[in-house]
This record gives sequence, structure tokens and C-alpha cells, in this order.
Amino acid sequence: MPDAAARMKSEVVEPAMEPRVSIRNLDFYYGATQALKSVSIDFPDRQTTAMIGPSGCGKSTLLRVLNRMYDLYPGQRAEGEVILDGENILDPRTDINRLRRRVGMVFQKPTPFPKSIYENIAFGVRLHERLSRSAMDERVESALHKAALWNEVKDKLHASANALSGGQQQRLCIARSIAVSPQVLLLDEPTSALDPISTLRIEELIDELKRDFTIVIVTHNMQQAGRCADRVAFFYLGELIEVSDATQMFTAPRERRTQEYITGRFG
Ligand SMILES: Nc1ncnc2c1ncn2[C@@H]1O[C@H](COP(=O)(O)OP(=O)(O)OP(=O)(O)O)[C@@H](O)[C@H]1O
Repeated sequence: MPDAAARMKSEVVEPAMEPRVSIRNLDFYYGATQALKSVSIDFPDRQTTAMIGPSGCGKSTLLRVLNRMYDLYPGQRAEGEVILDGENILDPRTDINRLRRRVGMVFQKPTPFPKSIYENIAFGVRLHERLSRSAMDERVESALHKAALWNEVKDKLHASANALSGGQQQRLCIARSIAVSPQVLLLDEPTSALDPISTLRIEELIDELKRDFTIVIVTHNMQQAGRCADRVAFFYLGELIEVSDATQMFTAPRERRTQEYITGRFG
């Protein structure tokens, strides 16, 4: 593959819509190990971008950069630019609390707090806003509606979130993230711990949510990327090899390595 990665660095494929996030020449290091190499990519507003690639290629690392999660770990550092609404979020002066409200994240394994369903949502909202009791009730209900969970939990809002099924817990985690009205929603393999029916519900939900949010999803499942994503980015060994709209990516990828990966020849 002659210089495919090098070409990508200079030739950022223009998205069809205004980017919500623009990443330019992003390098990321775990101590001496470089996990991302000069990555440049745009995440368009109100679209879903799926990040695919073999284990260890840097997908989760890129998500962790988008909300500065790596800040919690000494020795991890990012260089380059990640522009969100005109602001480079890698700037040390960035208000991390505000950033995490603007960029929500949902993890592979559902991670509800050991609290009631209601409190799982209200807790995060209180970190950022002071709402009256009735305004909070409305916020909780609206987030649960948006996460397609309201009908299943409306009669047991004060029951423990731990009593929900795995799929319901994951939708609760999505409700918790969207309750603070983020601009970007990061989903790190959100269905890999779920059964096929719950997976389908989350995929339908992602389709609904992209009307309001910019969504970036990491998935190992090519069918899922094909079903959910408007655009797909293929990473290999820390480099962005190719980013295209989903149809092109799965029917006529430009790079040989992408084709080999999506047809299951490695990874
Ligand atoms: N805490 C860490 N310390 C050192 N190296 C790390 C750490 N976390 C990840 N890495 C390395 O960074 C690279 C990228 O890892 P990352 O988790 O981003 O890959 P990934 O594409 O998300 O993989 P997977 O699909 O298996 O989740 C890998 O080489 C990995 O070994």
C-alpha cells in the first residue's frame, strides 16, 4: 500500500455537512508508546461516524481524547488540535467539567451508578445546573423518552438501576449522557455486552439520536457500522487509513488494507 496513510494526512475527505469536531494532526502517547499518528478527521454535525479497525489500532484512544479522559492518567498525552465549535479542546486552559458536559460518553459495559433510575440521571444534571424539582422531573422524563426507556421504567423511577436488564442499563447510560444536552455523543462498543434484541434497540436509538447530536461510535461489528453509520473511518496501527461514507466504504473502499479488513482477511 504505497503511502496511503501519508496521503490521508494531507487529504482530509470533506464531509457532506458542517463538521462539529475537526481533528488535525493528532498524535497520542501512552508514555513512550505512540497510539495515534498524525490523525486528521472531521466529525460532521448530526451524523454518525463509525470507527473500525483491528484490536489495538487506536479507536478507543481517539474517543478518550475527545473528552480528555486521558487527563486522569499521568504519562498520557495528546498533541495536535481537536477543534470543537472553534475551540481547541487540547488547550490546557479548557474547562474539563464543561467539556465533559458537551461531549458525553457511553462505555462498552453498562455502568449505571448504584442508585435509583431517577438519580442516575438527576445526579449528572445537578453537577451542571440547578433545577427546581419539577424541572428536574421533566428533564429526567425527557431523557428517558429520548433514550427509548420511559415506557419500561415510568412506574419504577425510584427502583435501583441495578435491577434493570443489561440492555435497559445501557439505554439508561445513554439517557444519563444526553440529559445534560451534549453536542457530541461517544459510544465505545455500546452493544458488545448485549443480546441481539437489545442491540437492535440501541441501533434504532442511535438512528433517532443523530437528529440531535453528533455521534461517534466504535464498533467491531461491520454489520453494525453498515446499519448505523453515515460515515466510516478505518484505522490501522494508530493511523487513519480511510474515511468515506458508509456505502462507499463497504462497496468500494479506496485502500487495499481497508478492503482486506472489511472482508475479514485480517483483524
Ligand atoms: N493504558 C495504556 N498504556 C499503554 N498502552 C496502551 C494503553 N491503552 C492502550 N494502549 C495501547 O495503545 C494502542 C491503541 O489502543 P486502543 O485501546 O485505543 O485500541 P482499540 O483500537 O480501541 O482496540 P480494541 O478494539 O481492542 O478495543 C494499543 O497498542 C494499546 O496497546
